[in-house]
Amino acid sequence: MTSLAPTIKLSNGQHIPSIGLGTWRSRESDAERAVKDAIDIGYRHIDTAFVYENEDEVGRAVNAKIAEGKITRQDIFIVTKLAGIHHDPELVEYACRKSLTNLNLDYIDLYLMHFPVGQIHKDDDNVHGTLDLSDVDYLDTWRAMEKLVDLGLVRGIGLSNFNAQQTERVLRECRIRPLVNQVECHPGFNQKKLIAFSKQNNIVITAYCPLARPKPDQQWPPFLYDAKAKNLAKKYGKTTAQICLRYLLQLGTIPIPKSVSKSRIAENFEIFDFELSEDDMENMDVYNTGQRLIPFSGMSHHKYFPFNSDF
Ligand SMILES: NC(=O)C1=CN([C@@H]2O[C@H](COP(=O)(O)OP(=O)(O)OC[C@H]3O[C@@H](n4cnc5c(N)ncnc54)[C@H](OP(=O)(O)O)[C@@H]3O)[C@@H](O)[C@H]2O)C=CC1
Ligand SMILES: O=C1CO[C@H](CO)[C@@H](O)[C@@H]1O
Repeated sequence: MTSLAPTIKLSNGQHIPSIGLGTWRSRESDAERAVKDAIDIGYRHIDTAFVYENEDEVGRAVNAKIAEGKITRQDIFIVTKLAGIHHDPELVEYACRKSLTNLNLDYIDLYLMHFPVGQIHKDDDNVHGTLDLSDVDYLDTWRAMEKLVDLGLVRGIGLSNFNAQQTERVLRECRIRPLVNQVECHPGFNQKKLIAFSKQNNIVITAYCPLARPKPDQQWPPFLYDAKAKNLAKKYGKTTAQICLRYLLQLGTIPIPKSVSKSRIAENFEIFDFELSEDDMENMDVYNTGQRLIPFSGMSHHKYFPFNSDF
């Protein structure tokens, strides 16, 4: 029997598994194989995005596991994201249907606005857009996303890379509440203020770059490679990556580590059989530098750029 991760109840009653598989830069056969391996290991939450250009591989893997009888559609929680180039309210339903076609699914569990700043739409092949930014108000985009719930194309909607002020503005104006905010979060950038704010507002934080995109050749980040981290890992009989992911879980977030290696996908899932003590949570807090890995600095002049405020 495959053992599964605990789930967290979202404000609309949906249950989201407390760890997901990230897929940014997982391409073609690697992405498909990684998602299949993850499902075999027990993952029931997969994170993709239109701009990752791998929705079709993710969908192929999920549908293969459904056909095999390993899972049913209801067992798995699929997250994908509206691209910046599709923020124009006129394009939102089109973009969502395009993601559904790519995934070969008839609904998405959670559809996130990838970033509060939109980009000019030229064509869909230009998935990353350019730094030609649009001035579409993310509230207008949000209202178009609400209609996707009405149409049954998505079960829930959420945000990504929103700051607290922007989130408050959505909460004030929305008809359908955002369920999660997916943001950069790891011991080096632990987001405690945004986590507290989100908790008060019944929004769950999904932690992206939970391992801070490690560079083993440079023994970086310190919370995976320094002597203190290694000693902590030894104390719990775990790896430093497992300590890091467990820390994020105990902060109340849902980590979505990316891997295409079956052994690391399995390693990252083995975080539900131990608990870090309060002292060791504090030992991990020390790694917080407040430095983002992904500052999206090319957009920093835009009026909806989210990272000019404290949180
Ligand atoms: N909403 C947004 O704007 C963003 C969302 N994301 C989402 O978050 C996910 C995770 O973030 P990501 O940027 O991928 O970074 P991660 O912090 O998940 O790091 C991924 C890297 O870590 C390696 N790795 C995985 N597990 C281990 C392990 N146990 N020990 C050592 N190395 C390991 C992987 O290599 P290998 O594959 O070889 O194992 C890969 O190189 C993304 O894939 C994406 O789904 C990410 C960025 C922005
Ligand atoms: O989700 C994402 C993965 O990371 C990229 C940056 O490296 C982002 O552009 C993108 O939003």
